[in-house]
Amino acid sequence: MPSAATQLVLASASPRRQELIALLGLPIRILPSHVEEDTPEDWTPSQIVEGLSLRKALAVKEKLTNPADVSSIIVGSDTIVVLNGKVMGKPRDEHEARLMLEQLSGNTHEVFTGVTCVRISDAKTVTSHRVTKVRMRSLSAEQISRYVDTGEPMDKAGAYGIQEIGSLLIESIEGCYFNVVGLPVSLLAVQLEQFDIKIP
Ligand SMILES: Cc1cn([C@H]2C[C@H](O)[C@@H](COP(=O)(O)OP(=O)(O)OP(=O)(O)O)O2)c(=O)[nH]c1=O
Repeated sequence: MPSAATQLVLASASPRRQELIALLGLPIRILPSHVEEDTPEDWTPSQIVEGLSLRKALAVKEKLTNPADVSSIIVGSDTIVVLNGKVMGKPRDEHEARLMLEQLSGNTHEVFTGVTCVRISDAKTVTSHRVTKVRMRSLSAEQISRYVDTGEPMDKAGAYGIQEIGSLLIESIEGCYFNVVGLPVSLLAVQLEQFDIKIP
Protein backbone atom coordinates (compact mmCIF):
# COMPACT_ATOMS: atom_id res chain seq x y z
CA MET A 1 0.00 0.00 0.00
CA PRO A 2 1.57 3.34 -0.98
CA SER A 3 2.29 5.44 2.08
CA ALA A 4 1.12 8.67 0.42
CA ALA A 5 -2.49 7.40 0.50
CA THR A 6 -2.29 6.31 4.11
CA GLN A 7 -3.70 8.49 6.86
CA LEU A 8 -2.68 8.02 10.49
CA VAL A 9 -5.39 8.30 13.13
CA LEU A 10 -4.24 8.81 16.71
CA ALA A 11 -6.72 7.18 19.08
CA SER A 12 -5.90 9.48 21.98
CA ALA A 13 -7.05 12.48 23.99
CA SER A 14 -3.54 12.94 25.41
CA PRO A 15 -2.00 16.29 24.39
CA ARG A 16 1.48 14.74 24.87
CA ARG A 17 0.77 11.97 22.38
CA GLN A 18 -0.68 14.50 19.93
CA GLU A 19 2.53 16.56 20.10
CA LEU A 20 4.83 13.54 19.83
CA ILE A 21 3.10 11.90 16.87
CA ALA A 22 3.53 15.16 14.94
CA LEU A 23 7.29 14.38 14.92
CA LEU A 24 6.59 11.76 12.24
CA GLY A 25 5.79 14.56 9.78
CA LEU A 26 2.74 12.73 8.41
CA PRO A 27 -0.85 13.92 8.21
CA ILE A 28 -2.52 12.97 11.50
CA ARG A 29 -6.15 12.89 12.53
CA ILE A 30 -7.02 12.81 16.24
CA LEU A 31 -9.93 10.70 17.45
CA PRO A 32 -9.98 9.88 21.20
CA SER A 33 -11.17 6.39 22.12
CA HIS A 34 -12.65 6.97 25.62
CA VAL A 35 -12.47 3.25 26.50
CA GLU A 36 -12.71 1.78 30.00
CA GLU A 37 -9.19 1.09 31.27
CA ASP A 38 -10.00 -1.84 33.56
CA THR A 39 -8.03 -5.07 33.00
CA PRO A 40 -8.02 -8.58 34.51
CA GLU A 41 -6.17 -8.83 37.86
CA ASP A 42 -3.70 -11.41 36.57
CA TRP A 43 -2.47 -9.42 33.56
CA THR A 44 1.23 -8.52 33.60
CA PRO A 45 2.31 -4.89 32.97
CA SER A 46 3.16 -5.68 29.34
CA GLN A 47 -0.22 -7.39 28.82
CA ILE A 48 -1.95 -4.34 30.32
CA VAL A 49 -0.29 -1.73 28.09
CA GLU A 50 -0.45 -3.85 24.94
CA GLY A 51 -4.05 -4.89 25.67
CA LEU A 52 -5.22 -1.35 26.39
CA SER A 53 -3.42 0.14 23.38
CA LEU A 54 -5.18 -2.47 21.22
CA ARG A 55 -8.53 -1.75 22.90
CA LYS A 56 -8.11 1.98 22.18
CA ALA A 57 -7.19 1.40 18.52
CA LEU A 58 -10.08 -1.04 17.96
CA ALA A 59 -12.61 1.32 19.62
CA VAL A 60 -11.67 4.02 17.12
CA LYS A 61 -11.75 1.51 14.23
CA GLU A 62 -15.43 0.90 15.09
CA LYS A 63 -16.12 4.61 14.58
CA LEU A 64 -14.42 4.83 11.18
CA THR A 65 -17.01 3.26 8.90
CA ASN A 66 -16.70 5.76 6.02
CA PRO A 67 -15.18 4.09 2.89
CA ALA A 68 -12.81 7.10 2.65
CA ASP A 69 -11.16 5.89 5.87
CA VAL A 70 -10.28 2.44 4.55
CA SER A 71 -6.58 3.16 4.03
CA SER A 72 -6.17 4.64 7.53
CA ILE A 73 -3.90 3.18 10.19
CA ILE A 74 -5.08 3.72 13.76
CA VAL A 75 -2.51 4.22 16.52
CA GLY A 76 -3.44 3.43 20.14
CA SER A 77 -1.16 3.79 23.15
CA ASP A 78 -1.24 3.18 26.90
CA THR A 79 1.19 4.07 29.69
CA ILE A 80 1.50 2.77 33.25
CA VAL A 81 4.02 3.11 36.05
CA VAL A 82 5.18 -0.05 37.86
CA LEU A 83 6.90 -0.01 41.24
CA ASN A 84 8.00 -3.40 42.61
CA GLY A 85 5.19 -5.10 40.68
CA LYS A 86 2.55 -2.58 41.76
CA VAL A 87 0.77 -0.94 38.81
CA MET A 88 -0.07 2.77 38.95
CA GLY A 89 -2.36 4.41 36.42
CA LYS A 90 -3.66 7.97 36.63
CA PRO A 91 -4.55 9.02 40.20
CA ARG A 92 -8.28 9.24 40.95
CA ASP A 93 -7.81 12.23 43.26
CA GLU A 94 -5.15 14.32 44.98
CA HIS A 95 -4.98 11.93 47.92
CA GLU A 96 -4.09 9.04 45.60
CA ALA A 97 -1.58 11.26 43.76
CA ARG A 98 0.14 11.98 47.10
CA LEU A 99 0.23 8.26 47.96
CA MET A 100 1.75 7.38 44.58
CA LEU A 101 4.45 10.03 44.90
CA GLU A 102 5.26 8.93 48.46
CA GLN A 103 5.89 5.41 47.15
CA LEU A 104 7.89 6.53 44.10
CA SER A 105 10.02 8.96 46.14
CA GLY A 106 13.64 7.78 46.47
CA ASN A 107 12.98 4.64 44.39
CA THR A 108 13.46 3.36 40.87
CA HIS A 109 10.30 2.38 38.96
CA GLU A 110 9.50 1.25 35.45
CA VAL A 111 7.33 3.00 32.89
CA PHE A 112 5.62 0.68 30.39
CA THR A 113 4.06 2.06 27.22
CA GLY A 114 2.21 -0.15 24.76
CA VAL A 115 1.60 0.88 21.16
CA THR A 116 -0.76 -0.74 18.66
CA CYS A 117 -1.24 0.04 14.96
CA VAL A 118 -4.33 -1.32 13.21
CA ARG A 119 -4.92 -0.89 9.47
CA ILE A 120 -8.60 -0.63 8.62
CA SER A 121 -8.43 -2.18 5.13
CA ASP A 122 -7.26 -5.64 6.24
CA ALA A 123 -7.25 -5.38 10.08
CA LYS A 124 -3.48 -5.96 10.05
CA THR A 125 -2.41 -5.32 13.65
CA VAL A 126 1.03 -4.72 15.18
CA THR A 127 1.41 -4.43 18.95
CA SER A 128 4.49 -4.03 21.14
CA HIS A 129 5.70 -2.19 24.22
CA ARG A 130 8.75 -0.55 25.68
CA VAL A 131 10.03 -0.20 29.24
CA THR A 132 12.02 2.72 30.72
CA LYS A 133 13.56 2.77 34.20
CA VAL A 134 13.08 6.03 36.10
CA ARG A 135 14.66 7.03 39.41
CA MET A 136 12.84 9.68 41.44
CA ARG A 137 14.72 11.67 44.07
CA SER A 138 13.68 11.57 47.71
CA LEU A 139 10.89 14.04 48.34
CA SER A 140 9.58 15.42 51.62
CA ALA A 141 5.85 15.41 52.35
CA GLU A 142 5.89 19.16 51.83
CA GLN A 143 7.54 18.87 48.42
CA ILE A 144 4.99 16.25 47.38
CA SER A 145 2.11 18.48 48.53
CA ARG A 146 3.50 21.47 46.67
CA TYR A 147 3.81 19.40 43.48
CA VAL A 148 0.30 17.96 43.82
CA ASP A 149 -1.01 21.52 44.33
CA THR A 150 0.24 22.41 40.81
CA GLY A 151 -2.47 20.08 39.45
CA GLU A 152 0.05 18.52 37.08
CA PRO A 153 -0.12 14.94 38.45
CA MET A 154 -3.84 14.42 37.90
CA ASP A 155 -3.91 13.21 34.28
CA LYS A 156 -0.64 11.30 34.36
CA ALA A 157 0.26 7.70 35.20
CA GLY A 158 2.22 7.56 38.47
CA ALA A 159 1.10 11.15 39.24
CA TYR A 160 4.03 12.95 37.59
CA GLY A 161 4.97 14.41 34.23
CA ILE A 162 8.66 14.07 33.36
CA GLN A 163 8.19 16.65 30.59
CA GLU A 164 6.85 19.37 32.87
CA ILE A 165 7.49 20.47 36.47
CA GLY A 166 7.88 16.76 37.26
CA SER A 167 11.27 16.95 35.53
CA LEU A 168 12.53 18.48 38.78
CA LEU A 169 11.65 15.27 40.64
CA ILE A 170 13.54 12.89 38.36
CA GLU A 171 17.12 11.94 39.14
CA SER A 172 17.85 9.69 36.16
CA ILE A 173 16.31 7.55 33.47
CA GLU A 174 17.51 4.47 31.63
CA GLY A 175 15.89 3.93 28.24
CA CYS A 176 13.56 5.84 25.96
CA TYR A 177 12.46 9.27 27.25
CA PHE A 178 9.49 9.49 24.88
CA ASN A 179 8.24 6.17 26.29
CA VAL A 180 7.83 7.91 29.67
CA VAL A 181 5.96 10.84 28.13
CA GLY A 182 3.48 8.39 26.58
CA LEU A 183 4.49 7.64 22.99
CA PRO A 184 7.81 5.95 22.09
CA VAL A 185 8.08 7.48 18.63
CA SER A 186 10.96 5.31 17.45
CA LEU A 187 8.99 2.16 18.35
CA LEU A 188 6.03 3.57 16.43
CA ALA A 189 8.31 4.23 13.42
CA VAL A 190 9.44 0.57 13.51
CA GLN A 191 5.81 -0.58 13.64
CA LEU A 192 4.88 1.66 10.70
CA GLU A 193 7.67 0.14 8.61
CA GLN A 194 5.65 -3.08 8.77
CA PHE A 195 2.94 -1.18 6.89
CA ASP A 196 5.50 0.06 4.30
CA ILE A 197 5.57 3.55 5.80
CA LYS A 198 9.18 4.71 5.97
CA ILE A 199 10.15 7.40 8.50
CA PRO A 200 12.35 9.28 7.96
C1 LIG B 1 4.88 8.87 33.60
C2 LIG B 1 4.24 9.92 32.73
C3 LIG B 1 2.98 9.74 32.18
N1 LIG B 1 2.41 10.71 31.41
C4 LIG B 1 1.05 10.54 30.83
C5 LIG B 1 1.01 9.90 29.43
C6 LIG B 1 -0.43 9.50 29.30
O1 LIG B 1 -1.16 10.60 28.74
C7 LIG B 1 -0.88 9.28 30.76
C8 LIG B 1 -1.23 7.85 31.06
O2 LIG B 1 -2.56 7.62 30.76
P1 LIG B 1 -3.08 6.77 29.52
O3 LIG B 1 -4.29 6.03 29.99
O4 LIG B 1 -1.97 5.97 28.93
O5 LIG B 1 -3.49 7.85 28.42
P2 LIG B 1 -4.55 9.04 28.49
O6 LIG B 1 -5.78 8.63 29.24
O7 LIG B 1 -3.84 10.28 28.95
O8 LIG B 1 -4.87 9.27 26.96
P3 LIG B 1 -5.57 8.27 25.87
O9 LIG B 1 -6.00 7.02 26.59
O10 LIG B 1 -6.73 9.05 25.31
O11 LIG B 1 -4.48 8.03 24.85
O12 LIG B 1 0.22 9.69 31.60
C9 LIG B 1 3.09 11.89 31.15
O13 LIG B 1 2.57 12.76 30.44
N2 LIG B 1 4.35 12.06 31.65
C10 LIG B 1 4.96 11.14 32.44
O14 LIG B 1 6.11 11.38 32.89
